[in-house]
Amino acid sequence: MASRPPAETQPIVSLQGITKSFSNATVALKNLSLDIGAGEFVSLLGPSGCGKSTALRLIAGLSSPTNGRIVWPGEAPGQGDHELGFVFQEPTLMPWATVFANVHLPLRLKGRSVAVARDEVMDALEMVGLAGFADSYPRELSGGMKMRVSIARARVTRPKLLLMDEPFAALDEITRFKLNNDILRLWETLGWTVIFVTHSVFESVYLSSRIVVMAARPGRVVADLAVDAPYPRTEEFRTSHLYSDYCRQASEALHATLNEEERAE
Ligand SMILES: Nc1ncnc2c1ncn2[C@@H]1O[C@H](COP(=O)(O)OP(=O)(O)OP(=O)(O)O)[C@@H](O)[C@H]1O
Repeated sequence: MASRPPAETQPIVSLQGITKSFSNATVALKNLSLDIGAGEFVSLLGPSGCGKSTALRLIAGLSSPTNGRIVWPGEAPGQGDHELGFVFQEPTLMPWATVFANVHLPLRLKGRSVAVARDEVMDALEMVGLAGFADSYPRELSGGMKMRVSIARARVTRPKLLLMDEPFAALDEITRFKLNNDILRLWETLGWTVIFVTHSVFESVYLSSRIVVMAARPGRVVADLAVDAPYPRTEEFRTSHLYSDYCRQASEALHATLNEEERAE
């Protein structure tokens, strides 16, 4: 497997020797070091329980490492105001509020009224193709549309870094492929950095510029694979030899971790 060369640019975030243990003695992550370069689309790929969500939660500041540190090199020390967006597996929309109000929420929490924020909210909805549904309620939308609202809500604060925790896992395959293309288009247009958690080898290869393969018990990185296939990626890429080559490489790395686990049991 090709190893990814060190990032040439300063990382947007650097995880340095991170260990995370829980009070029940589970070691969710052990000595994890990972630099995420600005503009990368990085997938964290691994079996259930390898600490993918824990890593995202630590980066988001929703939990603290037991050991090690998370550094944001582009920021002045102590600034602590790294703007990031988080998209979860469930769209987590407020059912009683319109699509507009759901997307407005992060700006409202920053004290921006509807009048001030209207253009930004509509812009975010436009980007996900839902400008015509601003006055609809979540119950009136399909699963894919709800997820697009969730992406618009993450986008509305214009974060540099987008964290996505298995966002498309609950969707049917056609919708999932469509959202894969939507998220790539947004990533390419907006210059985002994305960290994307998935169980799917196929999804990780289609989307990523880099795949970090993780193993469980304890959670750790076992392979770091650069996916040197050009963007924009299209359905043609899904059926190419290059795509199947990368799928095979990622799959082998993943299965090596599973075999190791079986031997340990
Ligand atoms: N709050 C917690 N308390 C105790 N153990 C936890 C807690 N959160 C996670 N864990 C454990 O830490 C390990 C890593 O969990 P995590 O959710 O990060 O894995 P994951 O790779 O995202 O799994 P999945 O793909 O199933 O979502 C698991 O063994 C999990 O049971």
